[in-house]
Amino acid sequence: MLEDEFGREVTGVRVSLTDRCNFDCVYCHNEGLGDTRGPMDARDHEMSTDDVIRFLEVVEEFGVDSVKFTGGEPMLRDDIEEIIRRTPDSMEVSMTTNGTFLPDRAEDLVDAGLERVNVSQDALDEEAFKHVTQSGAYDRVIEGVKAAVDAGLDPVKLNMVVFEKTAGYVPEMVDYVADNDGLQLQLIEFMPELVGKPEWAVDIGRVHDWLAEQADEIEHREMHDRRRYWIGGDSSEGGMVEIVDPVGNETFCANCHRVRVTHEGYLKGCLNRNDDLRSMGEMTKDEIRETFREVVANRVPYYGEYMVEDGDGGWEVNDKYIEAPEV
Ligand SMILES: Nc1nc2c(ncn2[C@@H]2O[C@H](COP(=O)(O)OP(=O)(O)OP(=O)(O)O)[C@@H](O)[C@H]2O)c(=O)[nH]1
Ligand SMILES: C[S@@+](CC[C@H](N)C(=O)[O-])C[C@H]1O[C@@H](n2cnc3c(N)ncnc32)[C@H](O)[C@@H]1O
Ligand code: SF4
Ligand code: SF4
Repeated sequence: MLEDEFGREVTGVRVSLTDRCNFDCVYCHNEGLGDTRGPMDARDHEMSTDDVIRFLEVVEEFGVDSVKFTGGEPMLRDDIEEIIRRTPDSMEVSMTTNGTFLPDRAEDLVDAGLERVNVSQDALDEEAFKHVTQSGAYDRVIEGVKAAVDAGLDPVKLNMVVFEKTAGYVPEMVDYVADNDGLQLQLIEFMPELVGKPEWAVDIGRVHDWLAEQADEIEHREMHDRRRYWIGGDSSEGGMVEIVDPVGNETFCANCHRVRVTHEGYLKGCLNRNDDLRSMGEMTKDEIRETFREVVANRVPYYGEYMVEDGDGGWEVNDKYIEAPEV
């Protein structure tokens, strides 16, 4: 297993399969890669099915045992079922999706080997959902979540970004997962670093406090040292709510064990960094091995080394990571 300079073993990879998306969420960081808008058709610069599989076979050699497929919207790839089917058996496979394509394809995904899924759902209110995602597909997403549960994906986690426009919907989302078997909730702190709008942020500490008051059980997940709250019963029967709170959180980064891959086949050591993108070239196994070693060796202990607060609540790139202009 590869370990970075700060003692973090790399155990997982997150593969962005496309930067295309059928939604246009107002907050979208697109896994650190900018805008998702644009044509919906498959595009040449995306990694091919074979490239993705070759990459996974190489990182398996290094002991990586889990892969998350994400995007953009990963289900816009027609080959997602094939990719999952050909993923090395030793890896736990999950996917993060906006859910709109699950009604027709959840069973195929399970047949292909998908074990669990995260579906983004920011509210139980159609109007609020429409406003945040800039899409009218609320019914499809609700249907998609049901299809995922019915197909046997376990757990189905709902991803809710907590910010000014959604914070009021947190209590009913918590009740919803507590009342529905098979569902869990991830409350994701709004990350303004790459998208701006620091004024949208809400104090995630207050959400922790509110959950702690009513939780029957609280546990710490090793990954990112995230806290999990069990509501309406203990861990054997209650609903699980996890808080994902990376903003300005050194402990979160100190427990970060994964490396990212962009849809174009670049390795990326941190969601919030774009100065360290490394091409895997023609994606031969040797090139992949070498680039993977380099990107792990180049990781920062905490993204705040790279992005610093600008004094107005926003974030900017630390001067030392901005290359001096050539003279
Ligand atoms: N800064 C940062 N944010 C992360 C990281 N992992 C997850 N997040 C945030 O949480 C969002 C949802 O993550 P998901 O891809 O659904 O899954 P996850 O929570 O990482 O993983 P699982 O719970 O294992 O499924 C991401 O898009 C980010 O906004 C991370 O390593 N760093
Ligand atoms: C970029 S999307 C890609 C996968 C898929 N399209 C989806 O929405 O689930 C992955 C996750 O990132 C979250 N996300 C996007 N922008 C964010 C931001 N600025 N802060 C926090 N989470 C964000 C989304 O809510 C979603 O759960
Ligand atoms: S559905 Fe996912 S990728 Fe698409 S805009 Fe929303 S958060 Fe971004
Ligand atoms: S180092 Fe920190 S900000 Fe970067 S990907 Fe890991 S947890 Fe996220």
